[in-house]
Amino acid sequence: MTLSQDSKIPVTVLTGYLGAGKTTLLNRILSENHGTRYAVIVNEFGEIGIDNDLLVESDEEIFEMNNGCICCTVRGDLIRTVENLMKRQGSFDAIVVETTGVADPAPVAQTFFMDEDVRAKAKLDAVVAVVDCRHVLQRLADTDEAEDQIAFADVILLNKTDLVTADELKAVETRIQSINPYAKRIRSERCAVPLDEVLNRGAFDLERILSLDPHFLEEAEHTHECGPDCDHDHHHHHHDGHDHHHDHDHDHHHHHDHDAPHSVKSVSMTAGELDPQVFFRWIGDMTQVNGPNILRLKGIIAFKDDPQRYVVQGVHMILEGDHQRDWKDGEVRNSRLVVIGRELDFDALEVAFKACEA
Ligand SMILES: Nc1nc2c(ncn2[C@@H]2O[C@H](COP(=O)(O)OP(=O)(O)OP(=O)(O)O)[C@@H](O)[C@H]2O)c(=O)[nH]1
Repeated sequence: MTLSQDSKIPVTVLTGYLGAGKTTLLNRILSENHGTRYAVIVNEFGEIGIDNDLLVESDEEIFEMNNGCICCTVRGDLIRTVENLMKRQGSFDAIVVETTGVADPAPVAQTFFMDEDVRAKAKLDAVVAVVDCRHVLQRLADTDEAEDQIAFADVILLNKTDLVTADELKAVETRIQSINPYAKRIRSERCAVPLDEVLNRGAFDLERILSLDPHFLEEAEHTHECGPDCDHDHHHHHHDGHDHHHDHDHDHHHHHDHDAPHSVKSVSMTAGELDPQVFFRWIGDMTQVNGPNILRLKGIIAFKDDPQRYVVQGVHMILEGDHQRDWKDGEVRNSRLVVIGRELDFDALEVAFKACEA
């Protein structure tokens, strides 16, 4: 892959609703032999940090930001992370920022225009949205973020084509085209696409974004960093719900209203070593019953007497699991599970998860 002559570091912002396939794409970027060294910035939703553990081990550098909601807290963090990266110029050629699945990509993209120091050294190359073809129409019906992500994208990966029929795929394509006719659309299964169709595209189209959001370049209110003691005009994000308001919303296209009935909550659970039979029965039944309300589930499980870590993942009723790698010497053999969803009885989930202990 050839990098642009421009000395600014290209930045790819990876978006996509929960479980669409962002990590799958990142793992391709990290493991394929393309001659470009990527620094990867991942944003975690669950507070016990599973995402980083699901990335392949590689020589690339991975920076984790654990602050939940990108809308309020991440900007300052992202600026600092990028600035720190820039001090080590020469050790990588490009940056990929993975955004958390429920975030509006606008504030992340804005970082690369609003902050002088960042703007001097890095340039936004493209916003890439990964779409779960199986669930996207449902997501568009019940959330604003899914639409924002698609509207904002320069490249859209229509992923999970294996889970839909040809007619369903057509319907998805038509809907996505109606939201964003400008983006390049690529169909994929497990994000298997030639990476040079996704990376280093020089595709970010500021004119188009300004037509979507005339205030994209002027939102001074967004440049602040909201800490825990933030006294600005919106509530701080508590990890237990997306219930903050953006009162500075004026006629900003990306309207936020994370309040009920759509409020997304997450729970991060830990337990000791589990009994595989009990666990598989529970998780199978639980996802059958709660599937419609489970946006995302991820876990790293220690089964009793099993030398390998087991990774379990779900989106609604679709559940996948596999051994990942051996537990390392000295690694704590515990089980972690993050569930993100709506209207779930999180206390009952925690009790049931604990009850799977061997
Ligand atoms: N059947 C099928 N499953 C896929 C495909 N792509 C990804 N998956 C699975 O979908 C689940 C979610 O994929 P991830 O790459 O972790 O999704 P993500 O967007 O990073 O998820 P979050 O970071 O939680 O938002 C995993 O179990 C993947 O193995 C695909 O094309 N087909």
